Amino acid sequence: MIILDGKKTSDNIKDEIAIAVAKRKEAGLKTPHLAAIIVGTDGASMTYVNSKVKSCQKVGFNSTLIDLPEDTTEEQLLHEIEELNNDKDIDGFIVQLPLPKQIDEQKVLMAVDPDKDVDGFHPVNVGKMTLDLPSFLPATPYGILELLERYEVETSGKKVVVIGRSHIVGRPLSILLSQKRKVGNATVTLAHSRTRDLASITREADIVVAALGIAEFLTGDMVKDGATIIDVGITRVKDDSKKRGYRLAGDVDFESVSKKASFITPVPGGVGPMTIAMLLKNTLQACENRD
Ligand SMILES: Nc1nc(=O)c2c([nH]1)NC[C@@H]1CN(c3ccc(C(=O)N[C@@H](CCC(=O)O)C(=O)O)cc3)C=[N+]21
Repeated sequence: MIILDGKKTSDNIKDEIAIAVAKRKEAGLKTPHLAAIIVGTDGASMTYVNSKVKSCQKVGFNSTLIDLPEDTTEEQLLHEIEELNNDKDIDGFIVQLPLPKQIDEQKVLMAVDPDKDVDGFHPVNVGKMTLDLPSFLPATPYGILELLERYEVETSGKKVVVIGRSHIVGRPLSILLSQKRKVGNATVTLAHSRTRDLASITREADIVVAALGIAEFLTGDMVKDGATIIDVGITRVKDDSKKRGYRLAGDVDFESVSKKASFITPVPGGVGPMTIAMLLKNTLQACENRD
């Protein structure tokens, strides 16, 4: 059993990005600048946004964090987005999800300039991705492709089962893995909450991606021997023995699944860090696109 080490791989990618940024600076080119808008102070969201800012520092990007109160109106948020769209120094930005209920998420995502949409959530980028055109790939699916590539996990002709049809992970990943691309050419099944007899489907899979958001959902009896397992889940589970008062649980029951898997991502240290690395990669790309 081989651990797909997302922490180590993301560090390698960040090193590569840092070198590219240093070269840009030597050549007198612009320093990439990533901004993030966060509305409210949800604990988990704060953690991710803070680690994005830290990662920017690490690779030599400039970063801006726009922290808006929980009661921000949709109109105010759209105004902030417009400012970032028009700011010549900002190469890319993200609006951290989820948003408070008074704000229409779709409306917000559509307000982001597609050329600065380093999350790849704008319909223009989703459309381009779907049509195999160059676009910003959403960071989590992109990170999973990168991890599979760097560990040389074969996807071509393989049976992949993605569990979860979210717009930011399951749906785009199922599209990407089915495409004619280096990490792709798979036969993809997209399973979801209405899927019947899921275990009989996952047991046939060479690769299972658990992205449904239920802690320790996928168990050893649901996978075949030698399967590759990608765990996208990250749930805070109350645990008083930990100093933070919680532990992080994936969507995979690591204990039972790792006994059967040939490759498996851990939580933490798997897909999460890859997501951040690929967001940086998209931001570097956005910056290069404007040279
Ligand atoms: N517009 C937008 N874009 C996103 O990409 C986005 C978002 N909204 N909303 C929330 C989700 C979640 N997400 C994570 C990023 C990194 C880790 C990560 O690095 N996790 C560490 C552990 C971090 C911890 O200690 O909590 C790990 O898995 O090792 C996790 C989750 C990005 N998201």
